[in-house]
Amino acid sequence: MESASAGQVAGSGTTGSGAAGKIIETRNLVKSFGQTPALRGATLGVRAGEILAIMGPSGSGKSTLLHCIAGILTPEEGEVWYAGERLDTRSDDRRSELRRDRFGFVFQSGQLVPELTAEENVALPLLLSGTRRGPAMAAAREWFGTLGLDGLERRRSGELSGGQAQRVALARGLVGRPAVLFADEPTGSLDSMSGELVMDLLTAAAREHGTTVILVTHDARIAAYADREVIVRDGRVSTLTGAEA
Ligand SMILES: Nc1ncnc2c1ncn2[C@@H]1O[C@H](COP(=O)(O)OP(=O)(O)OP(=O)(O)O)[C@@H](O)[C@H]1O
Repeated sequence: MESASAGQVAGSGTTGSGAAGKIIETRNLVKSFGQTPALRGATLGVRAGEILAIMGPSGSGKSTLLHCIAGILTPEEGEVWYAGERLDTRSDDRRSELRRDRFGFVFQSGQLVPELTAEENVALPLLLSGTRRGPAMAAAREWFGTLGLDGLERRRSGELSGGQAQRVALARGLVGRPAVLFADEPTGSLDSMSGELVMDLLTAAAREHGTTVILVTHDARIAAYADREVIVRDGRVSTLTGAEA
């Protein structure tokens, strides 16, 4: 990997999910918040279709890394590549477009829009990317059976259990058939049984659709669902054996 440019490596995965190459590559990312360093040279490659768990102590830079990869934050130094395209130097508009069209997001609970029904919450990414209401709602409803949510389509988030709400959030993350699903502590507020159910559903859906998943978690039982784990410590990424990730 060291001898090839990030563009060449990332470019080998341009066809997206299922390709043998890396769909995502970060090189030496540096990012600070004021005086607080969050990333200090974070290098990571993710293969298309891989389910990757990012672990590490609190405050080590996991969420910052996830946000840099997803184009939500831009690093001060280093490079982010997605499917052969250098992302960190692209315009805000281009990064928003990728987030809307190619990426899905599932974050810790509490992120459903309370005024909307469960099915409207799931349809939201499609509505925002211009799909008409009818087809968007139909696509949203398909996920309810898959995720064991039948009958809850019209409920608002306040009328759902934590586990149900998190499955609705998962459906929302997957409804646009994203190439990459970013999940930051997706089971953070759930008891272990609900957390394992969400992970069973997440990994099954991702494998069925060839979705690449980047999952931040503190929980080793949740990380065990991934194909591979990396550790973030002091703003750098390593594997369990200490090698570069
Ligand atoms: N918006 C922000 N403003 C100021 N400091 C921030 C901000 N976001 C992160 N930091 C700091 O950057 C460092 C890395 O934070 P980050 O959230 O990436 O860590 P983390 O590993 O995801 O932590 P946790 O596991 O607790 O969620 C921490 O010192 C944190 O306090």
